[in-house]
Amino acid sequence: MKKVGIFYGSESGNTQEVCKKIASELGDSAEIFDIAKVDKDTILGFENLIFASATYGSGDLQDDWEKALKNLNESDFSSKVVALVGVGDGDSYGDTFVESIYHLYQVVKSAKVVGRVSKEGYIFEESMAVDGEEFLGLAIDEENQSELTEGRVKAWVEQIRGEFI
Ligand SMILES: Cc1cc2nc3c(=O)[nH]c(=O)nc-3n(C[C@H](O)[C@H](O)[C@H](O)COP(=O)(O)O)c2cc1C
Repeated sequence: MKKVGIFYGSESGNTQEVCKKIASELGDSAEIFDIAKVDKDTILGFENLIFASATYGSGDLQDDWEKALKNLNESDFSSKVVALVGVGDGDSYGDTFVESIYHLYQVVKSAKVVGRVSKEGYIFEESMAVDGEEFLGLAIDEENQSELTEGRVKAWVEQIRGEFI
């Protein structure tokens, strides 16, 4: 398997911590970057990508991702495998839960997007990040279900590992 580039946008550290866990599960094949500190060429240099963003505003991306996407919007992801992670709060923001995943998906949908997760077990009302019975990526709720994060990360990494190039 080629290297996996993990790119995160995080305001108060939760998404960063989740990505560190993902990187540690993936082992030597993973490299982790703060999206605020990388350029487009670094991102597009990877064939295997994990994009992770906290959710802010009303179902929006974390600010650094908003800025990064201005450069990435026209990019061709069709040769890439991409997995998405959204971090949010399903209690206080139950009608826009982890919608960061939805916005990332819009940018990379020409890629082979992997790592959908069943919505079962999450506490929320609605989310544009859900398609059918599944989130379009890994949803994490550190505010209300932090005790489930480690298990969710482990199961998800096992699920996506074999999908990478
Ligand atoms: C002003 C504000 C707006 C938020 N909006 C949403 C939202 O729309 N949907 C959601 O799921 N979480 C929302 N959240 C919750 C954060 O995504 C959550 O606290 C997350 O763990 C923060 O991750 P970070 O530490 O990586 O920045 C919001 C939090 C704040 C403070």
